Amino acid sequence: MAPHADSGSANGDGRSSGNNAASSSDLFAVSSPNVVYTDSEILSKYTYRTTSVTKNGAGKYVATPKETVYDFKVDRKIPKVGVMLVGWGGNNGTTVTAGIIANRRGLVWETKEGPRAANYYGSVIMGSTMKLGTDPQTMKEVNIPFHDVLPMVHPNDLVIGGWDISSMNLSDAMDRAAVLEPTLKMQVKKEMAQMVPLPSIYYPDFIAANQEDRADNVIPGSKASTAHVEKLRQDIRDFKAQNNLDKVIVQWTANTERYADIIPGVNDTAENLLKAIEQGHEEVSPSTVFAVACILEKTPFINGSPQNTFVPGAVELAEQHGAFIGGDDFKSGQTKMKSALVDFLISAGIKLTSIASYNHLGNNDGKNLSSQRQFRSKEISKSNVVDDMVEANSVLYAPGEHPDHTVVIKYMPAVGDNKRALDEYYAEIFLGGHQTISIFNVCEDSLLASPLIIDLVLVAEMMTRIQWKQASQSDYKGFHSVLSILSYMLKAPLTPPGTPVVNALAKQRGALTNIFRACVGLEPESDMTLEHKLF
Ligand SMILES: NC(=O)c1ccc[n+]([C@@H]2O[C@H](COP(=O)([O-])OP(=O)(O)OC[C@H]3O[C@@H](n4cnc5c(N)ncnc54)[C@H](O)[C@@H]3O)[C@@H](O)[C@H]2O)c1
Ligand SMILES: O=P([O-])([O-])O[C@@H]1[C@@H](O)[C@H](O)[C@@H](O)[C@H](O)[C@@H]1O
Repeated sequence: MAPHADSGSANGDGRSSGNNAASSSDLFAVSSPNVVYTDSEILSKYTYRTTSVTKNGAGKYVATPKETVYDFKVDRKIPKVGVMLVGWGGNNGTTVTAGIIANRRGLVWETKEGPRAANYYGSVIMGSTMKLGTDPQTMKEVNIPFHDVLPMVHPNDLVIGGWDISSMNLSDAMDRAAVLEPTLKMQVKKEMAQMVPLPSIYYPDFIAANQEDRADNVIPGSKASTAHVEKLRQDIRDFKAQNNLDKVIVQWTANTERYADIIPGVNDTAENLLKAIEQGHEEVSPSTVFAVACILEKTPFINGSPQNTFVPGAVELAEQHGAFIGGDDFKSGQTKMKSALVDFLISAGIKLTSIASYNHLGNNDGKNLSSQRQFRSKEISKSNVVDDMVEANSVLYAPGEHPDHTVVIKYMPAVGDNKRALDEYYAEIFLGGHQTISIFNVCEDSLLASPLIIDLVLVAEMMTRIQWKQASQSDYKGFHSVLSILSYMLKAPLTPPGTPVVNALAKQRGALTNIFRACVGLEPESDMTLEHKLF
Protein backbone atom coordinates (compact mmCIF):
# COMPACT_ATOMS: atom_id res chain seq x y z
CA MET A 1 0.00 0.00 0.00
CA ALA A 2 1.48 3.31 -1.00
CA PRO A 3 2.35 5.38 2.07
CA HIS A 4 -0.43 7.81 2.72
CA ALA A 5 -0.10 11.35 3.96
CA ASP A 6 -2.63 13.19 6.00
CA SER A 7 -5.06 14.79 3.55
CA GLY A 8 -4.48 18.29 4.81
CA SER A 9 -7.65 19.45 3.15
CA ALA A 10 -9.13 22.11 5.31
CA ASN A 11 -12.64 20.85 5.74
CA GLY A 12 -15.06 20.56 8.61
CA ASP A 13 -15.62 23.47 10.92
CA GLY A 14 -12.00 23.93 11.87
CA ARG A 15 -10.55 27.34 11.05
CA SER A 16 -8.54 27.57 7.85
CA SER A 17 -6.90 30.47 6.12
CA GLY A 18 -7.80 29.18 2.65
CA ASN A 19 -4.79 28.33 0.53
CA ASN A 20 -3.32 29.97 -2.55
CA ALA A 21 -5.03 33.32 -2.19
CA ALA A 22 -3.05 36.49 -1.80
CA SER A 23 -3.38 36.88 1.89
CA SER A 24 -3.71 40.23 3.55
CA SER A 25 -4.16 40.67 7.21
CA ASP A 26 -7.83 41.41 7.76
CA LEU A 27 -6.88 42.63 11.18
CA PHE A 28 -4.62 45.57 10.44
CA ALA A 29 -2.75 47.54 7.83
CA VAL A 30 0.25 49.77 8.42
CA SER A 31 -0.27 53.37 7.41
CA SER A 32 3.21 54.65 6.59
CA PRO A 33 5.12 56.11 3.65
CA ASN A 34 7.60 53.28 4.27
CA VAL A 35 5.10 50.47 3.69
CA VAL A 36 3.48 49.55 0.36
CA TYR A 37 0.96 46.72 -0.11
CA THR A 38 0.60 45.26 -3.59
CA ASP A 39 -1.62 42.31 -4.49
CA SER A 40 1.31 39.95 -4.15
CA GLU A 41 3.81 41.65 -1.82
CA ILE A 42 4.37 43.80 1.23
CA LEU A 43 7.28 46.18 0.63
CA SER A 44 8.72 48.00 3.61
CA LYS A 45 11.66 50.32 4.28
CA TYR A 46 12.99 49.76 7.76
CA THR A 47 15.61 51.74 9.64
CA TYR A 48 17.50 49.36 11.91
CA ARG A 49 18.95 51.25 14.87
CA THR A 50 21.75 49.76 16.95
CA THR A 51 24.69 50.96 19.04
CA SER A 52 28.22 50.26 17.95
CA VAL A 53 30.62 50.01 20.92
CA THR A 54 34.35 50.44 20.65
CA LYS A 55 37.13 51.18 23.14
CA ASN A 56 39.20 54.34 22.90
CA GLY A 57 42.88 54.69 23.71
CA ALA A 58 42.10 55.25 27.37
CA GLY A 59 40.24 51.92 27.47
CA LYS A 60 36.90 53.70 27.71
CA TYR A 61 33.88 52.43 25.82
CA VAL A 62 32.60 54.69 23.07
CA ALA A 63 28.95 54.03 22.17
CA THR A 64 27.93 55.27 18.74
CA PRO A 65 24.30 55.04 17.56
CA LYS A 66 24.16 53.38 14.13
CA GLU A 67 21.41 53.28 11.49
CA THR A 68 21.08 50.82 8.59
CA VAL A 69 18.19 51.13 6.16
CA TYR A 70 16.82 47.82 4.90
CA ASP A 71 14.19 47.09 2.27
CA PHE A 72 12.07 44.04 3.10
CA LYS A 73 9.82 42.20 0.66
CA VAL A 74 7.20 39.70 1.84
CA ASP A 75 5.41 37.37 -0.56
CA ARG A 76 1.77 37.55 0.52
CA LYS A 77 0.62 34.42 -1.29
CA ILE A 78 0.10 31.65 1.24
CA PRO A 79 1.35 28.42 -0.34
CA LYS A 80 0.08 24.90 0.09
CA VAL A 81 2.63 23.42 2.47
CA GLY A 82 3.52 19.89 3.44
CA VAL A 83 5.57 18.84 6.43
CA MET A 84 7.53 15.59 6.38
CA LEU A 85 8.55 14.32 9.81
CA VAL A 86 11.52 12.02 10.27
CA GLY A 87 10.33 9.80 13.09
CA TRP A 88 6.65 10.32 12.12
CA GLY A 89 5.59 7.23 14.07
CA GLY A 90 7.02 8.48 17.35
CA ASN A 91 5.32 10.14 20.30
CA ASN A 92 5.79 13.65 18.88
CA GLY A 93 4.98 12.67 15.32
CA THR A 94 1.73 10.92 16.14
CA THR A 95 0.69 13.59 18.63
CA VAL A 96 1.23 16.55 16.31
CA THR A 97 -0.59 14.72 13.52
CA ALA A 98 -3.59 13.95 15.71
CA GLY A 99 -3.55 17.52 17.01
CA ILE A 100 -3.73 19.07 13.57
CA ILE A 101 -6.55 16.73 12.50
CA ALA A 102 -8.43 17.54 15.72
CA ASN A 103 -8.06 21.29 15.15
CA ARG A 104 -8.93 21.06 11.47
CA ARG A 105 -12.16 19.25 12.32
CA GLY A 106 -12.90 21.27 15.44
CA LEU A 107 -13.12 18.13 17.56
CA VAL A 108 -14.39 17.99 21.14
CA TRP A 109 -13.86 14.93 23.33
CA GLU A 110 -14.88 13.80 26.78
CA THR A 111 -12.38 13.63 29.61
CA LYS A 112 -12.89 12.96 33.33
CA GLU A 113 -12.69 16.76 33.85
CA GLY A 114 -15.38 17.29 31.25
CA PRO A 115 -15.31 18.08 27.49
CA ARG A 116 -12.11 19.38 25.90
CA ALA A 117 -11.86 21.10 22.51
CA ALA A 118 -8.94 21.10 20.10
CA ASN A 119 -6.56 24.06 20.48
CA TYR A 120 -3.02 25.15 19.69
CA TYR A 121 -1.97 26.02 23.24
CA GLY A 122 1.82 26.03 23.59
CA SER A 123 2.34 27.36 20.07
CA VAL A 124 3.84 30.85 20.23
CA ILE A 125 2.47 31.58 16.75
CA MET A 126 -1.07 30.22 17.30
CA GLY A 127 -1.48 30.76 21.04
CA SER A 128 0.15 34.09 21.83
CA THR A 129 -0.24 37.75 20.92
CA MET A 130 2.02 40.68 20.26
CA LYS A 131 1.57 44.38 20.99
CA LEU A 132 0.62 46.18 17.77
CA GLY A 133 0.61 49.61 19.38
CA THR A 134 -1.41 51.96 21.60
CA ASP A 135 -4.86 53.46 21.10
CA PRO A 136 -4.31 57.25 21.33
CA GLN A 137 -7.81 57.79 22.71
CA THR A 138 -7.87 55.16 25.43
CA MET A 139 -4.06 55.07 25.91
CA LYS A 140 -4.47 51.28 26.04
CA GLU A 141 -2.28 48.66 24.36
CA VAL A 142 -3.71 46.98 21.28
CA ASN A 143 -2.54 43.35 21.02
CA ILE A 144 -3.03 41.07 18.02
CA PRO A 145 -2.63 37.30 17.55
CA PHE A 146 1.00 36.56 16.65
CA HIS A 147 -0.20 34.59 13.62
CA ASP A 148 -1.74 37.71 12.10
CA VAL A 149 1.37 39.89 11.94
CA LEU A 150 2.42 38.33 8.62
CA PRO A 151 0.57 36.21 6.03
CA MET A 152 1.51 32.85 7.56
CA VAL A 153 0.27 29.36 6.75
CA HIS A 154 -2.45 28.06 9.06
CA PRO A 155 -1.51 24.70 10.65
CA ASN A 156 -4.97 23.34 9.86
CA ASP A 157 -3.92 23.45 6.20
CA LEU A 158 -0.67 21.53 6.59
CA VAL A 159 -0.33 18.21 4.77
CA ILE A 160 1.63 15.77 6.93
CA GLY A 161 3.77 12.81 5.99
CA GLY A 162 7.17 11.41 6.78
CA TRP A 163 9.42 8.51 7.45
CA ASP A 164 9.96 6.04 10.27
CA ILE A 165 12.11 2.93 10.76
CA SER A 166 8.96 1.47 12.31
CA SER A 167 6.28 0.38 9.83
CA MET A 168 3.43 0.90 12.28
CA ASN A 169 0.58 3.02 10.88
CA LEU A 170 -0.08 6.29 12.65
CA SER A 171 -3.18 5.03 14.49
CA ASP A 172 -1.40 2.05 16.03
CA ALA A 173 1.66 4.24 16.66
CA MET A 174 -0.59 6.75 18.44
CA ASP A 175 -1.76 3.92 20.70
CA ARG A 176 1.86 2.87 21.23
CA ALA A 177 2.74 6.43 22.22
CA ALA A 178 0.04 6.48 24.93
CA VAL A 179 -0.16 10.27 24.93
CA LEU A 180 -3.76 11.13 23.97
CA GLU A 181 -7.17 10.48 25.56
CA PRO A 182 -9.02 7.47 24.09
CA THR A 183 -12.05 9.67 23.42
CA LEU A 184 -9.89 11.81 21.13
CA LYS A 185 -8.01 8.92 19.56
CA MET A 186 -11.26 7.19 18.57
CA GLN A 187 -12.25 10.26 16.53
CA VAL A 188 -9.01 10.42 14.51
CA LYS A 189 -7.89 6.81 14.37
CA LYS A 190 -9.64 6.02 11.09
CA GLU A 191 -7.80 8.80 9.24
CA MET A 192 -4.52 8.00 10.96
CA ALA A 193 -4.77 4.30 10.19
CA GLN A 194 -4.40 5.26 6.54
CA MET A 195 -1.12 7.05 7.24
CA VAL A 196 1.92 4.83 6.90
CA PRO A 197 5.49 6.17 7.30
CA LEU A 198 7.87 5.82 4.41
CA PRO A 199 10.80 3.46 5.02
CA SER A 200 13.83 5.27 6.39
CA ILE A 201 17.57 4.91 6.62
CA TYR A 202 18.85 3.20 9.76
CA TYR A 203 22.49 3.13 10.88
CA PRO A 204 22.33 1.21 14.19
CA ASP A 205 25.44 2.71 15.74
CA PHE A 206 23.88 6.18 15.97
CA ILE A 207 20.93 5.39 18.23
CA ALA A 208 20.52 3.11 21.24
CA ALA A 209 20.66 -0.62 20.62
CA ASN A 210 17.31 -0.86 22.43
CA GLN A 211 15.67 0.71 19.36
CA GLU A 212 16.50 -2.22 17.10
CA ASP A 213 13.18 -3.99 17.66
CA ARG A 214 11.35 -1.08 16.00
CA ALA A 215 13.41 -1.20 12.83
CA ASP A 216 11.18 -3.15 10.43
CA ASN A 217 10.75 -0.37 7.86
CA VAL A 218 14.29 0.23 6.66
CA ILE A 219 15.84 1.24 3.36
CA PRO A 220 18.63 -1.28 2.59
CA GLY A 221 22.11 -0.17 3.63
CA SER A 222 23.48 0.48 7.13
CA LYS A 223 25.75 3.43 6.32
CA ALA A 224 25.63 6.64 4.35
CA SER A 225 25.47 6.48 0.58
CA THR A 226 24.63 8.72 -2.35
CA ALA A 227 21.82 6.28 -3.08
CA HIS A 228 20.30 7.08 0.32
CA VAL A 229 20.51 10.81 -0.36
CA GLU A 230 18.87 10.38 -3.75
CA LYS A 231 16.13 8.10 -2.35
CA LEU A 232 15.19 10.68 0.28
CA ARG A 233 15.24 13.45 -2.32
CA GLN A 234 12.89 11.40 -4.48
CA ASP A 235 10.62 10.81 -1.46
CA ILE A 236 10.35 14.57 -0.98
CA ARG A 237 9.60 15.17 -4.66
CA ASP A 238 7.00 12.38 -4.70
CA PHE A 239 5.29 13.73 -1.55
CA LYS A 240 5.17 17.20 -3.06
CA ALA A 241 3.73 15.95 -6.35
CA GLN A 242 1.24 13.49 -4.85
CA ASN A 243 -0.22 16.21 -2.62
CA ASN A 244 0.03 19.05 -5.14
CA LEU A 245 2.15 21.07 -2.75
CA ASP A 246 3.92 24.34 -3.34
CA LYS A 247 6.46 23.67 -0.59
CA VAL A 248 7.69 21.01 1.83
CA ILE A 249 9.39 21.49 5.21
CA VAL A 250 11.24 18.54 6.75
CA GLN A 251 11.76 18.14 10.51
CA TRP A 252 13.77 15.57 12.43
CA THR A 253 11.75 14.29 15.36
CA ALA A 254 13.36 10.86 15.27
CA ASN A 255 15.51 9.45 18.04
CA THR A 256 18.43 11.35 19.49
CA GLU A 257 21.65 10.21 17.86
CA ARG A 258 25.11 10.10 19.36
CA TYR A 259 27.37 12.97 18.34
CA ALA A 260 29.33 12.44 15.15
CA ASP A 261 33.09 13.02 15.35
CA ILE A 262 34.16 16.05 13.33
CA ILE A 263 36.91 14.64 11.11
CA PRO A 264 39.03 16.80 8.80
CA GLY A 265 38.67 15.49 5.25
CA VAL A 266 35.36 13.78 6.09
CA ASN A 267 32.70 16.24 7.31
CA ASP A 268 34.57 19.51 7.74
CA THR A 269 33.65 20.93 4.33
CA ALA A 270 30.74 20.54 1.90
CA GLU A 271 32.93 18.87 -0.68
CA ASN A 272 34.41 16.41 1.82
CA LEU A 273 30.98 15.58 3.26
CA LEU A 274 29.54 14.74 -0.17
CA LYS A 275 32.61 12.65 -0.88
CA ALA A 276 32.32 10.89 2.50
CA ILE A 277 28.69 10.03 1.76
CA GLU A 278 29.66 8.72 -1.66
CA GLN A 279 32.33 6.58 -0.02
CA GLY A 280 29.97 5.33 2.70
CA HIS A 281 31.93 6.79 5.61
CA GLU A 282 30.58 5.34 8.85
CA GLU A 283 30.80 8.66 10.72
CA VAL A 284 28.02 10.23 8.64
CA SER A 285 24.77 9.96 10.58
CA PRO A 286 21.24 9.38 9.27
CA SER A 287 20.23 12.88 10.35
CA THR A 288 23.12 14.39 8.38
CA VAL A 289 22.13 12.36 5.33
CA PHE A 290 18.59 13.74 5.70
CA ALA A 291 20.01 17.25 6.04
CA VAL A 292 22.11 16.84 2.88
CA ALA A 293 19.13 15.47 0.93
CA CYS A 294 16.98 18.42 2.01
CA ILE A 295 19.69 20.98 1.25
CA LEU A 296 20.18 19.58 -2.24
CA GLU A 297 16.37 19.64 -2.65
CA LYS A 298 16.29 23.23 -1.27
CA THR A 299 13.77 22.01 1.29
CA PRO A 300 14.11 23.60 4.75
CA PHE A 301 15.38 21.04 7.28
CA ILE A 302 14.99 21.49 11.04
CA ASN A 303 16.61 19.27 13.68
CA GLY A 304 14.39 18.80 16.72
CA SER A 305 16.95 16.60 18.48
CA PRO A 306 20.23 17.48 20.19
CA GLN A 307 22.81 15.64 18.07
CA ASN A 308 25.28 17.59 15.91
CA THR A 309 23.47 16.88 12.64
CA PHE A 310 24.83 20.07 11.16
CA VAL A 311 28.49 19.21 10.94
CA PRO A 312 30.56 22.01 9.37
CA GLY A 313 30.27 20.45 5.92
CA ALA A 314 26.48 20.45 6.14
CA VAL A 315 26.37 24.13 7.12
CA GLU A 316 28.71 25.03 4.25
CA LEU A 317 26.59 22.99 1.83
CA ALA A 318 23.45 24.84 2.98
CA GLU A 319 25.19 28.18 2.45
CA GLN A 320 26.36 27.14 -1.01
CA HIS A 321 22.83 26.13 -2.03
CA GLY A 322 20.97 28.94 -0.25
CA ALA A 323 18.96 26.28 1.61
CA PHE A 324 17.49 26.85 5.06
CA ILE A 325 18.52 24.75 8.06
CA GLY A 326 17.68 25.11 11.74
CA GLY A 327 18.09 23.38 15.08
CA ASP A 328 18.84 21.93 17.55
CA ASP A 329 16.57 20.15 20.07
CA PHE A 330 13.01 21.33 20.79
CA LYS A 331 12.96 23.55 23.89
CA SER A 332 9.76 22.25 25.40
CA GLY A 333 9.63 22.12 29.20
CA GLN A 334 12.41 21.87 31.78
CA THR A 335 14.92 23.76 29.66
CA LYS A 336 12.39 26.35 28.50
CA MET A 337 11.69 27.11 32.16
CA LYS A 338 15.46 27.27 32.81
CA SER A 339 16.09 29.75 30.00
CA ALA A 340 13.48 32.08 31.50
CA LEU A 341 14.30 31.61 35.20
CA VAL A 342 18.07 31.99 34.79
CA ASP A 343 17.49 35.16 32.76
CA PHE A 344 15.25 36.52 35.52
CA LEU A 345 17.66 35.70 38.35
CA ILE A 346 20.85 36.97 36.72
CA SER A 347 19.27 40.10 35.25
CA ALA A 348 17.89 40.82 38.73
CA GLY A 349 21.46 40.82 40.05
CA ILE A 350 21.00 37.54 41.92
CA LYS A 351 24.12 35.36 41.70
CA LEU A 352 23.04 31.92 40.65
CA THR A 353 25.70 29.49 41.91
CA SER A 354 24.24 26.08 41.12
CA ILE A 355 21.58 24.45 38.97
CA ALA A 356 20.60 20.83 39.52
CA SER A 357 18.37 19.53 36.74
CA TYR A 358 16.97 16.04 37.12
CA ASN A 359 14.18 14.40 35.23
CA HIS A 360 12.78 10.96 34.62
CA LEU A 361 10.43 9.85 31.88
CA GLY A 362 9.12 6.58 30.55
CA ASN A 363 8.54 7.08 26.82
CA ASN A 364 10.63 5.70 23.98
CA ASP A 365 12.68 8.88 23.93
CA GLY A 366 13.64 8.16 27.52
CA LYS A 367 14.41 4.57 26.57
CA ASN A 368 16.77 5.74 23.82
CA LEU A 369 18.36 8.28 26.18
CA SER A 370 19.06 5.54 28.72
CA SER A 371 22.02 4.76 26.50
CA GLN A 372 25.01 6.88 27.54
CA ARG A 373 26.10 8.15 24.12
CA GLN A 374 22.60 9.34 23.26
CA PHE A 375 22.19 10.86 26.73
CA ARG A 376 25.46 12.77 26.19
CA SER A 377 23.92 14.55 23.18
CA LYS A 378 21.01 15.66 25.36
CA GLU A 379 23.24 16.58 28.31
CA ILE A 380 25.13 19.00 26.09
CA SER A 381 22.03 20.74 24.76
CA LYS A 382 20.45 20.97 28.23
CA SER A 383 23.62 22.30 29.86
CA ASN A 384 24.75 25.07 27.51
CA VAL A 385 21.50 26.97 27.77
CA VAL A 386 22.77 29.35 30.50
CA ASP A 387 26.11 30.38 28.95
CA ASP A 388 25.02 33.64 27.26
CA MET A 389 23.23 34.94 30.35
CA VAL A 390 26.17 34.21 32.65
CA GLU A 391 28.75 35.72 30.31
CA ALA A 392 26.68 38.88 29.94
CA ASN A 393 26.93 39.73 33.64
CA SER A 394 30.49 40.66 34.57
CA VAL A 395 29.27 42.18 37.84
CA LEU A 396 28.28 38.76 39.23
CA TYR A 397 30.71 36.49 37.39
CA ALA A 398 34.44 36.79 36.79
CA PRO A 399 35.67 35.72 33.34
CA GLY A 400 35.25 31.96 33.07
CA GLU A 401 33.19 31.75 36.27
CA HIS A 402 29.79 30.05 36.01
CA PRO A 403 27.25 28.25 38.19
CA ASP A 404 27.65 24.56 38.92
CA HIS A 405 25.26 22.80 36.55
CA THR A 406 24.30 19.16 36.41
CA VAL A 407 21.79 17.35 34.19
CA VAL A 408 20.39 13.92 35.03
CA ILE A 409 17.87 11.94 32.99
CA LYS A 410 16.53 8.56 34.09
CA TYR A 411 14.28 6.14 32.23
CA MET A 412 11.29 5.11 34.35
CA PRO A 413 8.73 3.35 32.08
CA ALA A 414 5.88 3.72 34.56
CA VAL A 415 5.46 7.47 33.99
CA GLY A 416 5.37 7.22 30.18
CA ASP A 417 5.32 10.56 28.36
CA ASN A 418 4.59 12.50 31.57
CA LYS A 419 8.15 13.49 32.41
CA ARG A 420 8.89 14.52 35.99
CA ALA A 421 11.40 17.40 36.10
CA LEU A 422 12.92 18.36 39.44
CA ASP A 423 15.14 21.43 39.52
CA GLU A 424 16.99 23.25 42.26
CA TYR A 425 18.33 26.77 41.67
CA TYR A 426 20.69 27.96 44.39
CA ALA A 427 21.84 31.57 44.51
CA GLU A 428 23.76 34.08 46.60
CA ILE A 429 21.81 37.18 47.57
CA PHE A 430 22.41 40.36 49.59
CA LEU A 431 24.91 40.28 52.49
CA GLY A 432 25.74 36.56 52.37
CA GLY A 433 22.17 35.36 52.13
CA HIS A 434 20.98 32.52 49.89
CA GLN A 435 17.91 31.84 47.81
CA THR A 436 16.90 28.25 46.99
CA ILE A 437 14.23 27.70 44.35
CA SER A 438 12.96 24.12 44.01
CA ILE A 439 10.65 23.26 41.13
CA PHE A 440 8.67 20.08 40.51
CA ASN A 441 7.42 20.28 36.94
CA VAL A 442 5.36 17.49 35.34
CA CYS A 443 5.80 17.95 31.61
CA GLU A 444 3.57 15.98 29.23
CA ASP A 445 6.50 15.99 26.84
CA SER A 446 4.83 15.31 23.50
CA LEU A 447 1.98 17.75 24.22
CA LEU A 448 4.62 20.41 24.90
CA ALA A 449 6.82 19.56 21.91
CA SER A 450 4.11 19.18 19.27
CA PRO A 451 3.15 22.88 19.17
CA LEU A 452 6.84 23.70 18.73
CA ILE A 453 6.97 21.42 15.69
CA ILE A 454 4.13 23.51 14.27
CA ASP A 455 5.84 26.81 15.12
CA LEU A 456 9.08 25.67 13.51
CA VAL A 457 7.22 24.80 10.31
CA LEU A 458 5.25 28.07 10.19
CA VAL A 459 8.26 30.29 10.86
CA ALA A 460 10.65 28.39 8.58
CA GLU A 461 8.08 28.53 5.76
CA MET A 462 7.47 32.24 6.36
CA MET A 463 11.21 32.85 6.09
CA THR A 464 11.17 31.38 2.57
CA ARG A 465 8.83 34.26 1.61
CA ILE A 466 10.87 37.10 3.11
CA GLN A 467 13.68 38.81 1.21
CA TRP A 468 15.84 41.80 2.08
CA LYS A 469 18.34 44.22 0.65
CA GLN A 470 20.10 47.28 1.90
CA ALA A 471 18.49 50.42 0.49
CA SER A 472 21.62 51.07 -1.60
CA GLN A 473 21.53 47.61 -3.23
CA SER A 474 19.50 46.53 -6.24
CA ASP A 475 18.93 42.80 -5.65
CA TYR A 476 16.91 41.20 -2.88
CA LYS A 477 18.09 38.00 -1.20
CA GLY A 478 17.02 35.61 1.53
CA PHE A 479 18.14 35.51 5.15
CA HIS A 480 21.26 33.54 5.96
CA SER A 481 20.82 29.77 5.50
CA VAL A 482 21.08 29.11 9.24
CA LEU A 483 17.72 30.23 10.64
CA SER A 484 18.71 31.52 14.06
CA ILE A 485 15.28 33.22 14.18
CA LEU A 486 14.00 29.76 15.24
CA SER A 487 15.97 29.96 18.52
CA TYR A 488 12.91 30.45 20.74
CA MET A 489 11.75 26.89 19.96
CA LEU A 490 15.19 25.28 20.44
CA LYS A 491 17.50 24.37 23.33
CA ALA A 492 20.77 24.68 21.44
CA PRO A 493 20.14 27.28 18.74
CA LEU A 494 22.18 26.91 15.57
CA THR A 495 23.48 30.29 14.41
CA PRO A 496 25.45 31.41 11.35
CA PRO A 497 29.14 30.60 11.83
CA GLY A 498 30.88 33.16 14.03
CA THR A 499 27.68 34.73 15.38
CA PRO A 500 26.70 34.57 19.06
CA VAL A 501 24.14 32.12 20.51
CA VAL A 502 21.26 33.67 22.46
CA ASN A 503 19.41 31.37 24.88
CA ALA A 504 17.58 33.91 27.06
CA LEU A 505 13.94 33.16 26.29
CA ALA A 506 12.71 36.77 26.33
CA LYS A 507 15.47 37.88 23.94
CA GLN A 508 14.67 34.98 21.59
CA ARG A 509 10.99 35.90 21.51
CA GLY A 510 11.91 39.54 21.02
CA ALA A 511 14.03 38.72 17.98
CA LEU A 512 11.22 36.69 16.39
CA THR A 513 8.61 39.34 17.16
CA ASN A 514 10.63 42.34 16.03
CA ILE A 515 11.96 40.82 12.83
CA PHE A 516 8.38 40.02 11.80
CA ARG A 517 7.30 43.55 12.80
CA ALA A 518 10.13 45.04 10.73
CA CYS A 519 8.82 43.15 7.70
CA VAL A 520 5.71 45.31 7.85
CA GLY A 521 7.67 48.47 8.66
CA LEU A 522 6.88 48.55 12.39
CA GLU A 523 9.35 49.58 15.08
CA PRO A 524 10.47 46.99 17.64
CA GLU A 525 8.16 46.44 20.58
CA SER A 526 9.20 49.01 23.21
CA ASP A 527 7.96 48.95 26.77
CA MET A 528 9.12 52.50 27.33
CA THR A 529 5.53 53.81 27.04
CA LEU A 530 6.85 57.37 27.01
CA GLU A 531 3.38 58.42 25.90
CA HIS A 532 2.28 57.49 29.39
CA LYS A 533 5.13 59.32 31.11
CA LEU A 534 5.77 62.47 29.14
CA PHE A 535 2.64 64.55 29.24
N1 LIG B 1 9.30 17.17 24.74
C1 LIG B 1 9.76 16.31 23.84
O1 LIG B 1 9.12 15.34 23.51
C2 LIG B 1 11.10 16.59 23.22
C3 LIG B 1 11.78 17.77 23.50
C4 LIG B 1 13.00 18.00 22.90
C5 LIG B 1 13.53 17.07 22.02
N2 LIG B 1 12.85 15.93 21.78
C6 LIG B 1 13.45 15.01 20.84
O2 LIG B 1 12.53 14.70 19.81
C7 LIG B 1 12.81 13.39 19.33
C8 LIG B 1 11.51 12.61 19.26
O3 LIG B 1 10.95 12.53 20.54
P1 LIG B 1 9.75 11.46 20.72
O4 LIG B 1 9.29 11.56 22.13
O5 LIG B 1 8.77 11.60 19.63
O6 LIG B 1 10.57 10.11 20.53
P2 LIG B 1 10.05 8.68 20.02
O7 LIG B 1 11.11 7.71 20.38
O8 LIG B 1 8.67 8.44 20.47
O9 LIG B 1 10.00 8.85 18.42
C9 LIG B 1 11.15 8.77 17.63
C10 LIG B 1 10.78 8.01 16.37
O10 LIG B 1 11.89 8.05 15.48
C11 LIG B 1 11.94 6.81 14.82
N3 LIG B 1 13.28 6.72 14.25
C12 LIG B 1 14.45 6.45 14.86
N4 LIG B 1 15.47 6.52 13.97
C13 LIG B 1 14.91 6.88 12.78
C14 LIG B 1 15.43 7.13 11.48
N5 LIG B 1 16.73 7.02 11.21
N6 LIG B 1 14.57 7.50 10.50
C15 LIG B 1 13.25 7.61 10.75
N7 LIG B 1 12.69 7.38 11.96
C16 LIG B 1 13.53 7.01 12.96
C17 LIG B 1 11.58 5.80 15.88
O11 LIG B 1 11.14 4.59 15.31
C18 LIG B 1 10.46 6.53 16.63
O12 LIG B 1 9.21 6.21 16.09
C19 LIG B 1 13.84 12.78 20.28
O13 LIG B 1 15.13 12.89 19.72
C20 LIG B 1 13.75 13.69 21.49
O14 LIG B 1 14.96 13.76 22.24
C21 LIG B 1 11.66 15.65 22.34
O1 LIG C 1 11.96 19.57 28.93
P1 LIG C 1 13.16 19.91 28.12
O2 LIG C 1 14.43 20.03 28.92
O3 LIG C 1 12.96 21.10 27.22
O4 LIG C 1 13.44 18.66 27.18
C1 LIG C 1 13.14 17.33 27.45
C2 LIG C 1 14.05 16.69 28.50
O5 LIG C 1 13.74 17.23 29.75
C3 LIG C 1 13.83 15.19 28.52
O6 LIG C 1 14.73 14.61 29.42
C4 LIG C 1 14.10 14.61 27.13
O7 LIG C 1 13.81 13.27 27.14
C5 LIG C 1 13.21 15.26 26.11
O8 LIG C 1 13.60 14.80 24.82
C6 LIG C 1 13.36 16.72 26.11
O9 LIG C 1 14.66 17.07 25.65
